[in-house]
Amino acid sequence: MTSSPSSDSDPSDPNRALTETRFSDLTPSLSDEVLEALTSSGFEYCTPVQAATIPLLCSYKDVAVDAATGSGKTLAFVVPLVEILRRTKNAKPHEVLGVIISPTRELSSQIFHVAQPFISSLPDIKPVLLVGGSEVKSDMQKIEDEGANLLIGTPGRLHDIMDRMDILDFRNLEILILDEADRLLDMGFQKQINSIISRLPKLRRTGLFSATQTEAVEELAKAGLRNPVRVEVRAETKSSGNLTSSKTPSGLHIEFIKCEADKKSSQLVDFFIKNKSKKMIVYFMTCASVDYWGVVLPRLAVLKGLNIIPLHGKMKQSAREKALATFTSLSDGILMCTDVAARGLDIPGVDCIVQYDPPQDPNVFIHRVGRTARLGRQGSAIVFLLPKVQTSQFVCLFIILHLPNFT
Ligand SMILES: Nc1ncnc2c1ncn2[C@@H]1O[C@H](COP(=O)(O)OP(=O)(O)OP(=O)(O)O)[C@@H](O)[C@H]1O
Repeated sequence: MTSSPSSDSDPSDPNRALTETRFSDLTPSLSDEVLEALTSSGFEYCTPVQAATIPLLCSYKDVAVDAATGSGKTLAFVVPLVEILRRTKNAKPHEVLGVIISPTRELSSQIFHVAQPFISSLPDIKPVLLVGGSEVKSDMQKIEDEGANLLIGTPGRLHDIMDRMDILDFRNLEILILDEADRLLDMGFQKQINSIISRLPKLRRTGLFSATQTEAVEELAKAGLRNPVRVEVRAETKSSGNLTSSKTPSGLHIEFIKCEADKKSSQLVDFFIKNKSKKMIVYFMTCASVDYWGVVLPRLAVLKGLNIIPLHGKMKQSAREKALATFTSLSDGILMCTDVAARGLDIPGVDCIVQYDPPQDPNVFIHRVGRTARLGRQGSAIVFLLPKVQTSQFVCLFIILHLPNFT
C-alpha cells in the first residue's frame, strides 16, 4: 500500500510531510524500475527535499542540501544516483561509478540497505559497503573477487581502500554523495575527504547533504561542488499563531526538566518508571556513562522487565550492530547511547528522546531530537538541566534554534 499526501490539519498524520508531487510526475522522468521499487516500498509521493533534489541531480546539477532531520534525504540521493548509474552501460568490474560517504558505520549500513532494492534493478552494478570494524583485507579480497561499482562507506575505510587498491578505476566516476557533511567534518575526516575528492574526476556530479550548515560545510561545498544549486527545506511550525520555519521537525514537542545535581539520577529513574511503555533514546556524554548506566539500571527492581540496551563507539562492531538491530525491532525499550547514535539513524517508532547530558553544540541537539517525530510523526524530547548555568545556556539555545514547541 502506498501513502498519500494529506492536508496539514491532522498533526498525527505522517503523510503531512509529503508533497502532492508523485515520484512518477518528476521531470526528468524516473525509470520504470525505480518507480516499481518505490511503489513496492510504499513510496508514491515525494517529500519536499526529494521533490526539489531528485530532478536537479538527475539533470547534471550539483546540489548542496540543507533539510530538517527525518525529511527523507536518503532517497533524495539514492534515487538520482541509481538513475544516473542506469544510464551507464557495461560497467567493468572494478570501474567505480558512484561513491557515498557517510560519517558512521551504522549510517553507511542503513544507506546500503535503503539503496539495495533500487540497486538490484541495475544488472551490472555491484555495490560494496566499506566500514571499519572488520578486517580491511577481507574487504580488499571481496572487491578483487567480485568487483565494485558503487562504494558506500565511512571516510577512513574508503580512503584506506583507495590507497591500497590500484585495481579500482575512478576515471569514469559519475556521482559523489557526501551525507551528514557537517558530522563528517566534526569527526575530523576533512583530510580523508579531501584526499578522496582529489582522486576523483572533476567532471562528476556531487551532492552534499546536511541537516545543519556550518562554515566548514560551506568550505567543503566550495571545494567539492561546481556551481551548486542550494536546496533548503525547513519544517513549518505554528508558533503563537504564526507559521515559522524550524530546524526541528514540526511534530516534535520539547520539554526540559530542571534538577539538582544530586537528584538527577533518581529523576531519570522516575522518568523511566512513568514512561515504561515508551520507546526512548537516552543520550549521555561519555561511553563510560553509558556503560555505568547499562549495568546499574537493569539491576533496579522498579525497572524490571524493561529492555535496556547500551550503544557506544567503544563497543565491538558486532555488539553495536546487535544493539541497534534489537532496539529497532522493539516496540518499547530504552537505548542508552552516546552521540554515535545521534545522526541519520532511522529507527522506527521512537516516542521520546531524553538528553540526560545536554549537548554543548546546538547542531548536536538538532540531530539527537531528530531521531523522533520523523516524516511528520509526533514525538517528544526531554532535556535534563542543572539550575543556573545549563538552564540559561539552553534558553539561549532555544532562541538560536527558533524552537517553537517547548515548555
Ligand atoms: N516519499 C516518502 N514517502 C513515505 N515515506 C518516506 C518517503 N521518503 C522517506 N520516507 C521515510 O521517512 C523516514 C526518514 O527518511 P530518511 O532517513 O531519509 O531521513 P533523513 O532526512 O535522512 O533524516 P536524518 O537527517 O535524520 O538523517 C524513513 O523511514 C523513510 O523510509
